[in-house]
Amino acid sequence: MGEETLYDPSLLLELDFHKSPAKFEPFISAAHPGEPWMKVRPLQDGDYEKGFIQLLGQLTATGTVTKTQFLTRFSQMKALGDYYVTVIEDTRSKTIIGAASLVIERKFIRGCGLRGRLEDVVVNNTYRGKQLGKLIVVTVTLLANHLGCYKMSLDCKDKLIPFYTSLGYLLEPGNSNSMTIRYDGGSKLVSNLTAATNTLSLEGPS
Ligand SMILES: CC(=O)SCCNC(=O)CCNC(=O)[C@H](O)C(C)(C)COP(=O)(O)OP(=O)(O)OC[C@H]1O[C@@H](n2cnc3c(N)ncnc32)[C@H](O)[C@@H]1OP(=O)(O)O
Repeated sequence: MGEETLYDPSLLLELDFHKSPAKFEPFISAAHPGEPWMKVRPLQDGDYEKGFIQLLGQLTATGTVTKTQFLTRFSQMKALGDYYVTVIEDTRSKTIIGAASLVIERKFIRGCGLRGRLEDVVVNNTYRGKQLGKLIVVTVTLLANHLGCYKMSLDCKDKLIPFYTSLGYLLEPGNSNSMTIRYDGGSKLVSNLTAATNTLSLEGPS
C-alpha cells in the first residue's frame, strides 16, 4: 500500500510548459522540476504519512483528519474521477512540500462543457520563493486545458492577484466578485460579498 495514485501520472508528462505565460528562471516543468529530489505527481494514498494534511494546515484550518478519513476521501475522489489533487514531494525527506487541486465541474452549458476550478494551493513555508508555487499552479492549469476545460477560475486574496496574473489569470471586468454563504458559523446564515476575495479566470465568460 502507499502507491495508489488519484489519477494517471502520465498526464503530467504530456503538459507543454512553453504554453504558459509564466516566466520560469531557470525553466522548469512538472516532468523536470529542477532538482533530482523533487517530484511533481498526483496525490497518493500514502501521502497522509508524508504530511499532506499538515501542509494544508499552512493554507487554512484543516481540523482533525484521521488516516481513515483521508483514505475514504481519497477513494471517493478517485471514484468520481474529477479531482486532480497534485503535489510536489521532497523525496529526500518523503515530505509533501506543495499542493494544488484542479476540480472539474461538469456543465450542461457550452455543449456539456467542462469548467476547471483551482483550489487549495499551498507551498511549505520553508520552500517558498523558489518557483514551486508557479510550478504547481501552472501544472494544474495546463492539465485543465489538456483535459478539455473551456475555462479555469479561482478565488484569492487581493495580495495574490499579481501572482496569478503572472500565470495567465485575469480579473474579468464586471465579473470578478466572489460571494459566499457560510454554514459553519452558527445558526444564522450570513451572506457575504467578500471584497477581500477575488475571482480570476483563465478564459471567457460564464
Ligand atoms: C486558489 C488558492 O488556493 S489561493 C491560496 C494561495 N495559498 C496561500 O495563500 C497559502 C500560503 N502561501 C503559499 O503557500 C505560497 O506563498 C504561494 C503558494 C502563494 C506561493 O508559493 P511560492 O513557492 O512562494 O511562489 P513562487 O516562488 O513560485 O513565487 C511566484 C511569484 O509570486 C510572488 N508571490 C508569492 N507569494 C506571494 C504572496 N503571498 N504575495 C505576493 N506575491 C507573492 C513571488 O514574489 C514571485 O514573484 P516573482 O516571480 O516576480 O519573483
